[in-house]
Amino acid sequence: MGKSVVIALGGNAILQPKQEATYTNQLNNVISATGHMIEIREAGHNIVITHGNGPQVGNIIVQNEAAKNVVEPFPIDVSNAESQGFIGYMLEKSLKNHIKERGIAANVATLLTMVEVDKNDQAFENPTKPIGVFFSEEEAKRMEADGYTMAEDAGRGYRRVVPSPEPKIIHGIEEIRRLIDETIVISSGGGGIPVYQDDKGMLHGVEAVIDKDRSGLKLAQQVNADVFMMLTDVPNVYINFGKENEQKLSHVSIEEAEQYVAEGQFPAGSMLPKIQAGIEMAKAGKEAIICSLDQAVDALEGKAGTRISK
Ligand SMILES: Nc1ncnc2c1ncn2[C@@H]1O[C@H](COP(=O)(O)OP(=O)(O)O)[C@@H](O)[C@H]1O
Ligand SMILES: NC(=O)OP(=O)(O)O
Repeated sequence: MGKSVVIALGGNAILQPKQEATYTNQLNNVISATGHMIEIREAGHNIVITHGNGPQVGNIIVQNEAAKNVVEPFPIDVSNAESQGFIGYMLEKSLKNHIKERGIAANVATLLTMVEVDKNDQAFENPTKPIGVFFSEEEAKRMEADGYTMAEDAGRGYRRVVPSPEPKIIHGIEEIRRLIDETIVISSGGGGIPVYQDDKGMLHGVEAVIDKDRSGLKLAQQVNADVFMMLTDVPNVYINFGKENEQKLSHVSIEEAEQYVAEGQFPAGSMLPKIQAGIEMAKAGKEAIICSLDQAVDALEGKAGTRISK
């Protein structure tokens, strides 16, 4: 009997920081990533897929702003929905093509997913989620003067940051649970379209980008996954990342992970939410894996990546 695996594909794995933001580059990365996901499925594991959207939602916002004299820009919740649509389309199309080529039996369904947040979440006062492309310090200063909130992102340059509230409720979770034995479900993309419920139970969109590692953890918990696998653009988690004494981590216990978090080894908005999600999985007796998309199969077999477990 295989494992039940929730796979989160990072937005920075779909569009790597050094790549030009073309559709073709993103599609090629998705074709490659989905090939590895299908190998995991062929090895007998049950997979549920989610994905990030940081670079993509940022670029949609830039497109909106560039055309603002012609079409009024849409709010960020709508840009999240657009990114879920186009990334879900790339994933579903690529998965179906791999399935056809390999002659295996599997269905795929992409669900547009709203995720509820608390409209009074402190995150609205303190934007931390990096989106879009990277800028130099000088460019970031100019953008700050134009009213944008900018932050340094893990030594890679400066990016725009937006609020990232905690995911509370995944809409459609019952339907996801019903589908996953038969179908590869793609859900909660970009952390989910952020909405809140008012006093009368009415849903409204909010201007935020939910962290997909936090939503992915919730998804993994709610479908009772054995493994939460976060595919990103680095092969491992490191301590002293980017420094001369950088050290690769292969297995991390709960205690070690908590110690590294306390030391400030992981920045908010990139590696910290992955590690925090990993700690939660490990505390529930499950495991989390952080690795690059081309090493997903090896990582599941314990031969690559960073594993967090008891
Ligand atoms: N300690 C660390 N070990 C590995 N990567 C780290 C660490 N700290 C920060 N990072 C950064 O985290 C990035 C992955 O997080 P993120 O950009 O949010 O990816 P994704 O969009 O794929 O989820 C890496 O590209 C790396 O630059
Ligand atoms: N929404 C989100 O967390 O996207 P990334 O994984 O691309 O940062």
